Amino acid sequence: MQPIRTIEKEVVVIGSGTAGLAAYRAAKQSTDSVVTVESGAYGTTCARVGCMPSKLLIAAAEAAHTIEHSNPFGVYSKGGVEISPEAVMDRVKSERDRFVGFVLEGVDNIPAEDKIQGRAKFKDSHTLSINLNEGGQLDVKAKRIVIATGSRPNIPEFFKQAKDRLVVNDDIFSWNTLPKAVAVFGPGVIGLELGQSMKRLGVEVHMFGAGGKVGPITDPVVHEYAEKTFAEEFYLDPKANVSSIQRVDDGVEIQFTDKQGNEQTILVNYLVAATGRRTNTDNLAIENAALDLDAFGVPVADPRTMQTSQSHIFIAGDVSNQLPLLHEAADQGKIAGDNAGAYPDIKPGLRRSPISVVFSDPQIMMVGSTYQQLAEQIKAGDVVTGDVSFENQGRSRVMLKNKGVLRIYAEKATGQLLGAEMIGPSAENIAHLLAWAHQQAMTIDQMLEMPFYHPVIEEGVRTALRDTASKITA
Ligand SMILES: Cc1cc2nc3c(=O)[nH]c(=O)nc-3n(C[C@H](O)[C@H](O)[C@H](O)COP(=O)(O)OP(=O)(O)OC[C@H]3O[C@@H](n4cnc5c(N)ncnc54)[C@H](O)[C@@H]3O)c2cc1C
Ligand SMILES: NC(=O)c1ccc[n+]([C@@H]2O[C@H](COP(=O)([O-])OP(=O)(O)OC[C@H]3O[C@@H](n4cnc5c(N)ncnc54)[C@H](O)[C@@H]3O)[C@@H](O)[C@H]2O)c1
Repeated sequence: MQPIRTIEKEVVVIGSGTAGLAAYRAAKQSTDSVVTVESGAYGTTCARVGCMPSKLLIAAAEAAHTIEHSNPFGVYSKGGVEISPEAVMDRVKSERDRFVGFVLEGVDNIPAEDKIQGRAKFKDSHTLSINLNEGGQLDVKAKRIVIATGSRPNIPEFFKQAKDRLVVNDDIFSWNTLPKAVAVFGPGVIGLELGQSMKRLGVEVHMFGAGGKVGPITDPVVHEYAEKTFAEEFYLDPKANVSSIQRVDDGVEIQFTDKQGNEQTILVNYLVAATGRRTNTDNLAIENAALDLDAFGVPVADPRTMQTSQSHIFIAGDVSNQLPLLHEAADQGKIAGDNAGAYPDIKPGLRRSPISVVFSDPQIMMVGSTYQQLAEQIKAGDVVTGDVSFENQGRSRVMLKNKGVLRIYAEKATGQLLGAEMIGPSAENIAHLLAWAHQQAMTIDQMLEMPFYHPVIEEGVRTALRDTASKITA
């Protein structure tokens, strides 16, 4: 047996996704001795199978939906809409490849000696053993380590009955066409975005949840609105009772009790699992790093510095299980990389106000503290809520986008904006307005001093702010 080659580095970054690449670049500012380890394909989850292809599919669905719903404006498309699933998937993939190309250009610019392609595992808290993709093994002794290994779909055992017809987001974005019918399990962020866009592109969609939740929403008023709205468009049971999943000749047969209590059997081409993601910590022999882990086996880390219980090990991105979003992965990667590079000179990095958007229609957004986080204070009257319905909001009605509700949370004693949840028009833009105000620690009165044009959807935000203000002074 050949002896295992060992190299020594100041910093090793495991994973070359968004967080890992940001960590690499940041650490390089302090030391030249940085190496990245990547076991899979370069290009990042976001560009290859995440944010970008999902938004491309949604864009195609929106185009179809707009044409199909133009009649109320007196604009008719004679003969209806013709959707070419092949052309839809062609654009999704070619534009996706363009985005991936930009990431790959960045990776190409990293010197070859800084890149190892292989799967890393901890041998001890300073040593990584790498199974090289080209074959063989390499040990890397590192003074500091950044774990940035991302996450992957979590698939319940039960779904495996669908055998080769069980798919996740990665598979959908490699399709050349669209199927006739799918069952989407998980009405969370991925399920809503992919399920609704497939529906609008002509796929029959049944969506099944467990536990009752729709999207990431925690506010009961917004939640009820969302459930009702999506259920008008496709079969949605957030608390489904599915008794059997079976791979049959033509696809997958699913038996369930519907919301009226009737037994139903459907035949679909694919079962789409969108039931959350699990961190890639289980493939790292993490126990050898002697880190403090939480109940999910994820290293506990300080969100300001991304430092774990081993002072020389940092973590960033989805694998940290803090906020599995793209901009957070980039921020956390920079913080972890800065600190791994400058170690032992550890500094807290920039943390921004929480913001998240679901690109469904209507869109969903959340900013700052959630309703759930504030529930006790709301109950005690220390936090007030103000709201607006978009059903009669001027600009929303003009555009026939008049569906939705916004709820704002503010501290009664100070009037400070604490958070908001919404389903409705232009939620992606309203989320930014509110998140910027939140990060500036603005009060509701200060926000009302800001300009509002006419007629715009933001006038609805003003209505909700006024409602909140009236409860602060009450
Ligand atoms: C369908 C979908 C849609 C999404 N849409 C959005 C959106 O619209 N907006 C948004 O903000 N977020 C979105 N996200 C979330 C976003 O994509 C992630 O938060 C982000 O990509 C995480 O980046 P990361 O660097 O942590 O992980 P990744 O980009 O997954 O990088 C981790 C890397 O580590 C590698 N790796 C794993 N284990 C090892 C090992 N042992 N050794 C070496 N390498 C290893 C992997 O191969 C991978 O390349 C979406 C996600 C999905 C799935
Ligand atoms: N627009 C965006 O920013 C965006 C888009 C997609 C994904 N993401 C990120 O990816 C993460 C993962 O997304 P996700 O949708 O997989 O997770 P999620 O946690 O948002 O949703 C998972 C859903 O699956 C349900 N579920 C769990 N077990 C189930 C079962 N056995 N049967 C049926 N339903 C079940 C849950 O109740 C939940 O509703 C998100 O939390 C988000 O951070 C973000």
